Amino acid sequence: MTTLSIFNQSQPDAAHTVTTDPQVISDTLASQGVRFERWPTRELPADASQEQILAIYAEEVAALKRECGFLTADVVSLNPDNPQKDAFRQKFLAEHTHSEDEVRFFVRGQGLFYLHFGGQVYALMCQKNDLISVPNGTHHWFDMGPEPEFTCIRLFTNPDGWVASFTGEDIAARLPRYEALAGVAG
Ligand SMILES: CSCCC(=O)/C(O)=C/O
Ligand SMILES: [Fe+2]
Ligand code: NI
Repeated sequence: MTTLSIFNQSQPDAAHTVTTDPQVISDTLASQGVRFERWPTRELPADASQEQILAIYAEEVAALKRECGFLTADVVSLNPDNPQKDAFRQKFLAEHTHSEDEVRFFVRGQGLFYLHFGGQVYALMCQKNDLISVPNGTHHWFDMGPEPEFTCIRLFTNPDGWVASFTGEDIAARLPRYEALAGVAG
């Protein structure tokens, strides 16, 4: 179940608010300029390539490009048997920003986004069907967990794709990781 846990950055051990209500999640995040929506998904072949996935979701990708000005899209897909899963997990674990809006559409599995602003950290355990935006310049990080299982479509205005600027803050190390919050999400 999609779950939003909100932490005060000065008390990072325990969330002060937890909700699984999609409308509350959407309203809470919208008040911070973050888009959260639930979009329909389709069946994917187990061994679908990036090209096949982008073809299956061509309509959605085209709509997001039209609406938001994105130029390119790619797919990140991880399974627990990936020999590089630890390196992939590490890649997104430190707080960073992008100089463009980050839009991610989960078409399989789950993953945990942390958004950091206003002295709070919003930890959103995203599930299949979830579309989330992380506005340009927002401090954030992502935890796919030790046994990653997800497929996510990513949209970019930067033709180079994923480019991150790391903040150097240690906030990500002070928040509970995926293992702790996956239990909360159920
Ligand atoms: C969920 S897709 C991989 C993570 C990613 O692209 C990103 O920018 C995380 O902050
Ligand atoms: Fe990011
Ligand atoms: Ni920060």
